[in-house]
Amino acid sequence: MDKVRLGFVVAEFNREITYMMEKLAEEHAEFLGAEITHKIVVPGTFDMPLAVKRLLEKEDVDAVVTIGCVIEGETEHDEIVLHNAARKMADLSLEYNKPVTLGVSGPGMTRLQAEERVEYGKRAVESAVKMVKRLRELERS
Ligand SMILES: Nc1c(NC[C@H](O)[C@H](O)[C@H](O)CO)[nH]c(=O)[nH]c1=O
Ligand SMILES: CC(=O)[C@@H](O)COP(=O)(O)O
Repeated sequence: MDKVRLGFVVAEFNREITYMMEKLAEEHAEFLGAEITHKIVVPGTFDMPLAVKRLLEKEDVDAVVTIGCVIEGETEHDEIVLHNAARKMADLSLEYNKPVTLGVSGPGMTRLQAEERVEYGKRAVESAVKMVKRLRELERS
């Protein structure tokens, strides 16, 4: 069976945390036998949708994994950042008929809570691989 080919979109905002998330996600992709064919680092989670779209357009991308960390500040800006990005990325998944999985932690999250959730990226890889394989099975049925 063909390898699952993943595109990664990684936010560099809170890089000390997203770096750990990214490495755990990469390790899990290797463990599952998936291939990361493309990776793009974006400034922050709100900037992800356009990068997700460009990866979805590529022939050698079966699914896109997003990795980021949205930590609360003094305002509700974190809600704006994540809610809008997440909604748009879910829309893009339907538009391109390919899985886009959410490995972005938050909102309403403290830095300590973010550090406790560095496996969100790994979880997004797990979901992406399962979705690609199960959709392939559905196509064959
Ligand atoms: N506060 C966080 C952000 N904010 C930045 C935005 O994502 C974006 O880069 C900016 O609005 C320019 O378009 N991003 C995160 O990923 N995490 C945060 O905690
Ligand atoms: C989620 C963020 O962009 C965060 O840095 C916003 O902080 P603040 O709510 O204090 O402006």
